[in-house]
Amino acid sequence: MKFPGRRRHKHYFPVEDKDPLINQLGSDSGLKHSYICGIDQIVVDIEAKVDQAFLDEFGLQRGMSQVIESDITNALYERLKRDNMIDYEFAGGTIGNTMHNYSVLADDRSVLLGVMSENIKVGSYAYKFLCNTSSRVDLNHLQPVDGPIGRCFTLIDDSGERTFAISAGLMNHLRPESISQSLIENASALVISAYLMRTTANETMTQATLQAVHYANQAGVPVVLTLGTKFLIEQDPQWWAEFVEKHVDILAMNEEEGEAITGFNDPLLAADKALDWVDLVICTAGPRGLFMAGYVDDRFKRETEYPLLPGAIAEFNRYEFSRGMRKADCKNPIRAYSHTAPYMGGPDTIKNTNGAGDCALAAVLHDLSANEYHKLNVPNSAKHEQQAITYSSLAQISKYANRASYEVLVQHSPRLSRGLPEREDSLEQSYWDK
Ligand SMILES: Nc1ncnc2c1ncn2[C@@H]1O[C@H](COP(=O)(O)OP(=O)(O)OP(=O)(O)O)[C@@H](O)[C@H]1O
Ligand SMILES: O=c1[nH]cnc2c1ncn2[C@@H]1O[C@H](CO)[C@@H](O)[C@H]1O
Repeated sequence: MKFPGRRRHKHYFPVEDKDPLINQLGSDSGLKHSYICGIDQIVVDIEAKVDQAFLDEFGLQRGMSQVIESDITNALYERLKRDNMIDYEFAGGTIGNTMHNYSVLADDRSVLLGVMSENIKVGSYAYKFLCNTSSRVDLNHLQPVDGPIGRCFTLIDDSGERTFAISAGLMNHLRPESISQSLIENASALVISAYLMRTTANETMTQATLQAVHYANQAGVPVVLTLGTKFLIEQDPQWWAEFVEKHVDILAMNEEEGEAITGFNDPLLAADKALDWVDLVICTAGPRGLFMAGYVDDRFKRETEYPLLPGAIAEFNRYEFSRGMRKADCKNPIRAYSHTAPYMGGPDTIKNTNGAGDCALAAVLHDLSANEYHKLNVPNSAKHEQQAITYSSLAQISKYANRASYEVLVQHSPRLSRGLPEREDSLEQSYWDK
């Protein structure tokens, strides 16, 4: 496990200290390991640049993720091939991307649950998925199926807006009995997306997901839900709000999804509303950066050293130096919020925004699992007198998440090809110092 974010202060994890006890944590031998577990519809992204006329030709709604039938799939694929329009074919899936990026950032194990074709030909989509996934992502628990995985046509227009057309294949055929109870119970977190609830009558993915959520809820393993797309939530916001309140501990969304589920278009107010239901909220806001909201017990709250920010909640970032806690673990829970602008104001040229949010979530998961890892290996550390769910403060985590998203914006794929540098150059360091 690499420790998260850029650490400049001693009170963070002193990985470079010569202390022999602490050094045990540097060498991996004899340490207990934690992992996170995610479920996804296993898909390969097929990316192409298109215009509105192209979307109209295939009856696709701009900006949506929609499932398409086989006749549309075939016509779409033929057309993309004929006109030589395919830019990239790369492993995708919102949770697949998140697990991959988590494993790259943390240099540690994650487990991906879903389906995989049992017979794989070199060069097939299943083959591509496996080749483009970090070796730190444990794929041994995938359920074999007799047929293809899914394909996600990722159609990008001039404004950078993405339209997803999903050809499902057998991606939704994960069965509840394929979910190992002990695997879920021993995970540091179970990560799911709203897409997993979009299934038809003979598809079992939704039941499998609910089974996993049930195991996690029973065992007190945090359930992390990412909302995927606003269109899915808008169909029944009430159902989603109830599901989140009953079963979810950590909610990740962008501002549009935040509005769909809470009714608030201000990301801070949306995050605040979601805090009625969950313990920790991450709300990404594109060029406006990222908001986080969480709970801290009054006696553990820490005041920010940054300027207090105006907003719909006055001076909302006052306690952003606090580590997040479960509300139920707080005697006197208070709400802490943080906002961080994009790393370096965002790159000069954005190559791709696809998956920037997934990568922010991967960084947050890294921080959560680092806390579990530290707790497992140094249980009597003063750090754990506070029963926190995060390793770092909300302010530090959101910087780290923005830093990780930046890396996706400057490359072509939603999946990181390498971890973050151990040391940033001097210009970048000012971001961490602020
Ligand atoms: N145009 C931009 N300029 C600067 N930073 C950006 C821009 N777009 C995204 N980012 C960075 O990426 C992070 C996540 O972006 P965004 O809110 O677009 O995620 P998202 O819509 O959930 O993405 P996805 O669903 O593709 O994963 C932001 O918090 C910000 O740090
Ligand atoms: O229905 C879906 N299920 C799973 N993943 C999806 C779906 N639609 C889009 N994406 C995934 O979202 C990622 C960017 O956030 C893309 O890589 C795409 O594969």
